[in-house]
Parts: sequence; C-alpha cells; structure tokens
Amino acid sequence: MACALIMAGGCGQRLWPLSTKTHPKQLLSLFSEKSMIWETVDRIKEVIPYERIFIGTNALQAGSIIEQLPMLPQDNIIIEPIFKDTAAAIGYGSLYISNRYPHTQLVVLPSDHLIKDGDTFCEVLRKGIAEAKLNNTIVTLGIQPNRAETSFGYIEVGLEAEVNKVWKTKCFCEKPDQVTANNYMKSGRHLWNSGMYIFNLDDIMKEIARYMPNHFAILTTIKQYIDKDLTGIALAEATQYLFEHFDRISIDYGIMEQVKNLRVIPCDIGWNDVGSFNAFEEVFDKNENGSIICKASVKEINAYNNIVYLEEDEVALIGVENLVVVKSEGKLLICHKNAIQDIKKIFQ
Ligand SMILES: Nc1nc2c(ncn2[C@@H]2O[C@H](COP(=O)(O)OP(=O)(O)O[C@H]3O[C@H](CO)[C@@H](O)[C@H](O)[C@@H]3O)[C@@H](O)[C@H]2O)c(=O)[nH]1
Repeated sequence: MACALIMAGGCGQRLWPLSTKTHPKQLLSLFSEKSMIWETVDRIKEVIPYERIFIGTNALQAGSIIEQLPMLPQDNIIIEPIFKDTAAAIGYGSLYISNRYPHTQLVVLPSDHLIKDGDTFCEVLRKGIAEAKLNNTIVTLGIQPNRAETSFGYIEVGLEAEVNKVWKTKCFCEKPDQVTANNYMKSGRHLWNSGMYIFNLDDIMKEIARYMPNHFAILTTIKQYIDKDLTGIALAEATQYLFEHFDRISIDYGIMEQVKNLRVIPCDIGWNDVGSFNAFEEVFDKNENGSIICKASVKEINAYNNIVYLEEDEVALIGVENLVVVKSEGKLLICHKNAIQDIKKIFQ
C-alpha cells in the first residue's frame, strides 16, 4: 500500500492578507468548513489510510496543522528546520517515510489545491500508484491548460493523449517565459503540471543521487538521525546544520526537468491551484455586476467586476471597477486586478 506526503511549507504569498506566514493558504477554509489541508487529507483517505499520510511542513505551521488534523499520528508531521523548497523537502520526507514503510510508493501532493471531482481523482491516484510500482516510473497528473500561464510547469505529450490513461512524456519545462508559454498553449500537445507526483521511494532516491548529488550527500548524512527514530522538533534541531547546506531549488527544476522516465496521466478533476485572487474568478460565482462577493454584504452602485472578501456587515462600492478588496485579521488589501501579481512583494 502507498503512502502520501502532503507538502505544506509554502505560504501562498499572492493571497495576502488571507494567507500569511503563520496562517498560510493551506490552513484557510475557502471552499467549505474544512481547511484546504484537511480537504486534501479527506480526499485521499479512501486510497491511503491516515497512518500512511505524512505532512511536510515547518515549525511555524506544525502546531496549527496538528490541531487541524488530529486524525493523523503526531509523528507523521515532518518538520523541516529551514525552508529549502521542494527538492529538499521531498528528499527528506521520502527518507523519513522509507524508515517506516520501506520500498513502497509515495504520492506527493500540494496541501493547498482545489479538486472538485474527488472520485475521479482517487481513480487517477490508484492508476498512478499501479504504474509507478509496475514500471518504476515517476507519474504526474496533467491538466488541460486554458491560458498561457507562466507560473506552472508544462509537460509535452503526443496529440493523442486521452484522459485518465498513462502517457510517456516528451519534455518537462518548469515555469516557461511568456513567449514559450504562448507557444505551448497553441501546440495542443502541452499539459500543465499539477505539482502532484507518484513514484517508488527507492526510485526517487536514485534520481536524486543521479541529478542532485549535493542533495543526496546531505540526505545520506541526515539518514543517521532518521534511523535513530528522532521525530518532530527534535529531528529538526538535529538536522538543522545539515539543512543549511541544501541549495534552495524545487523538485520540478532539480529532478522533473531531467528525468527520462516521467509519465503523465491527463485528467479532468476540477483542479485549481488557487494561486492568486485571479483564481477566485474561476471557482466562485459572479453576481449580476460581474463581481465576486465573499462573506460580506456589499452594496454596489456603478461598481463592476470587483472581488470582495470582507467580514464587515455593511460595505459599499461606488463607481469602482476591477478592484480586489480583502480584509483579514486587521490587514486590508485594496489592489487593482492588473496588479495582483505584485501582492507577493508584501512578503519581501
Ligand atoms: N514542506 C514543504 N513544502 C513546500 C516547500 N516549498 C513549497 N512547498 C509546498 O509545495 C507545494 C508547491 O509549492 P509551490 O512553491 O506553491 O509551487 P509552485 O510555484 O506553485 O509550482 C509547482 O506547482 C505548480 C502547480 O500549482 C506546477 O505547475 C509547478 O510545476 C510546480 O510543481 C505547496 O503546497 C507548498 O506549500 C518546502 O520547502 N517545504
């Protein structure tokens, strides 16, 4: 039976002020009463039981995650001592999980994505796990693109790639420039990478050794602490001096752009990475003025196409268009929709 590693180290910078370093996107309840990380755990529990679901995070977020996910054993919360991006986090998580469940398959999932069709998603996961086990491949889930987005990875497949089947990939390109993304969009042969990966634990360590030898050397030294069955903060403290030496790089650049055995399952699962307030336009209904109003009761006079997320009782928008107005925990954002990409600068 496979294990899962849910990645919860990021802070959803483009959703400030809803998302902050201490209360990041994955802990927000945007689409139901449950937080996005809780939804992620819930969605896969038919395929992977709680005792095999692990969370990769940091000390800042670990307490809230343990509170939100009491169904997971506390030792399944893996605390990274320093933020070093997903290559280090997935290598570390893979070592940790191998110590308990050696030679199995690992499903790596982001903690902060929306997936509307959970049943199809579980079917695709089962298919991906079987593929990785049988053929020693790395499997990712591909999404049909609807715009030339530059903040995603792209996977090239053949034109014939039908949904819910496993396909060989021709190339993987992480976050292309705008001209390249436009060409990919036009080609009809490129899918978005959803950032979900399925592989054998043994295979990912071989790929890290081949393509990221510095990471592999550090992980080999870290293993001695994992073998001593250290967990939680104690493990993070023991390995901090080693983490300092990891280059800060994602698994997408470090491994996925290099590997020869990458496979993709094109799927239609109602996926959205909710990366910025733009995503609200795709996942929430608009009112008659073209605006999206969450939580507040808003009166609009000659106001159109705004995104409003406020908890105040009375709000009026007059003569304004294409604004994002969001207030949370005493922090207020007023931003033009054209400037949404700059919200992440608040974190710098
Ligand atoms: N534990 C841990 N988690 C991390 C870390 N860095 C990021 N994460 C988590 O890993 C997931 C993906 O990280 P992002 O940093 O948000 O990735 P991205 O820029 O959006 O790009 C990835 O996802 C896209 C789809 O949303 C892909 O298209 C792209 O290729 C790539 O895989 C998120 O759930 C984030 O919380 C880390 O150092 N540690």
